[in-house]
Amino acid sequence: MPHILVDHLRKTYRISERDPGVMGALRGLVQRRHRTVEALSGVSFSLERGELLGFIGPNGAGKSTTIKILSGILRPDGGRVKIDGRDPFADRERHVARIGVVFGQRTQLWWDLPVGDGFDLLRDIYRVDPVRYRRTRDELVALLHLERVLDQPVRQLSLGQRMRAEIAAALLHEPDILFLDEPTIGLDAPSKLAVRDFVRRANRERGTTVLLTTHDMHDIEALARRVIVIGHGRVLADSPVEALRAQVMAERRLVVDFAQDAELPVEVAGARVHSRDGQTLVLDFDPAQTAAPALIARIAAAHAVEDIRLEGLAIEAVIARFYAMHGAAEA
Ligand SMILES: Nc1ncnc2c1ncn2[C@@H]1O[C@H](COP(=O)(O)OP(=O)(O)OP(=O)(O)O)[C@@H](O)[C@H]1O
Repeated sequence: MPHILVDHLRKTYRISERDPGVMGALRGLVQRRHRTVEALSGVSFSLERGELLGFIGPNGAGKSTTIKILSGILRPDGGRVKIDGRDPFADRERHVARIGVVFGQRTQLWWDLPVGDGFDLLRDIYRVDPVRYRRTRDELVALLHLERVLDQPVRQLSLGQRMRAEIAAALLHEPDILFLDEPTIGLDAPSKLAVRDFVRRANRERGTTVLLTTHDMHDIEALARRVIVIGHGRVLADSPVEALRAQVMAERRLVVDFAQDAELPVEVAGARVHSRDGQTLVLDFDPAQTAAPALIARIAAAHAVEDIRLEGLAIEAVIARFYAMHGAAEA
C-alpha cells in the first residue's frame, strides 16, 4: 500500500448567507439561507514513502482543504484517505504523532512564549523521549539557524525567523511526513532559500515524505520532481515537472538581436514572429517541425546578427498556460 492514499476525496462547505442591511440581518435571524461550496470533487492520488510532491493550483482550488483532511483536522464528506494504513480523522491521536504540519499563514507556536519554551511544550505534548528530543532540537536549531531566537517570544520574531521556528516545531517529534502549506509565503529571498534547502535535506537525508503547496514556482522548480495540479476541486494533472512543461509547451522561443543597421525580416520561414522591439525579434517555433540549429543557421546566414538565444519557458508561464487550457481560473 502507498504511504499516502487519497481516493475520490470529496468535501463540501456550507456557508450561511444573509441579505445585506439591517433588514437582511433581522431576516437572517429567523430564516437562514445556505449555500454550498464544493471544495473537493473527487480528488485521487497516492504517494510513496520519501516522495516530495508539489501540490499546486490557483486560489480556491482546494489545496488547503486537502492538507487539512490529510492532517486529520477536517473530516471528508466522501472518499477515503489512508496514511500508513490509518484514517487521519478517525485515528487522529496516532496520526498526528507521525506527521508534521506547517501552515504559512498560521502559527502553531505560542505567541507570548519564547521559542525554546514552545519547543519544550511540544516535547511534552508529543511525549518525545527527552534524550531524543534534545538531540533533534539541537540539530534543528543548528540547521535552521535558530540559536539567537530561542529566548525570544514568538511575537517578536520576523516572518522569516518565525517560519524557520515553525518548521523546527513541526519536526521536533521526528515525523515521517511533512505537510507544508505555503511555507515560503511572504519570506525574503534568503529565508526562502534557507527553507527550501532545509526541506530538500529533510526529504533526501531523512527520507521524510513531503507534500508542499505553494504559489511560488521557484519552490516547485527547486524541490519537486512530481507535481499535482488541482483546479475546481479536481486533479488536472499528476506528472513530472518536465512532462508538464513539455505537454503545455510545444513551442520554443528564439530571441534574435540584429546588428544596429540591419533591417529586420518581416517573416522567418519555420517560425512565427511573436514580437519585435528595436533591433530584437522574438520568434516562436515548434521544434518537431523546425530544428533549432537549422533555424539559427538560416537567420545568421541571411542577416547581420549580434546575438541569438534560445529561451525555455519559465515554470510560471507553463502553469499559467496550463490553467488557461483547463479553464482553471481562480475559484
Ligand atoms: N471554512 C470554510 N468555509 C467555507 N468555505 C471554505 C472554507 N474553507 C475553504 N472554503 C472554500 O473552499 C474552496 C477551496 O478552498 P481551499 O482553501 O482549499 O483552496 P486553496 O487551493 O488552498 O486556495 P488558496 O491558494 O487561496 O489558499 C474555496 O472556494 C474556498 O472559498
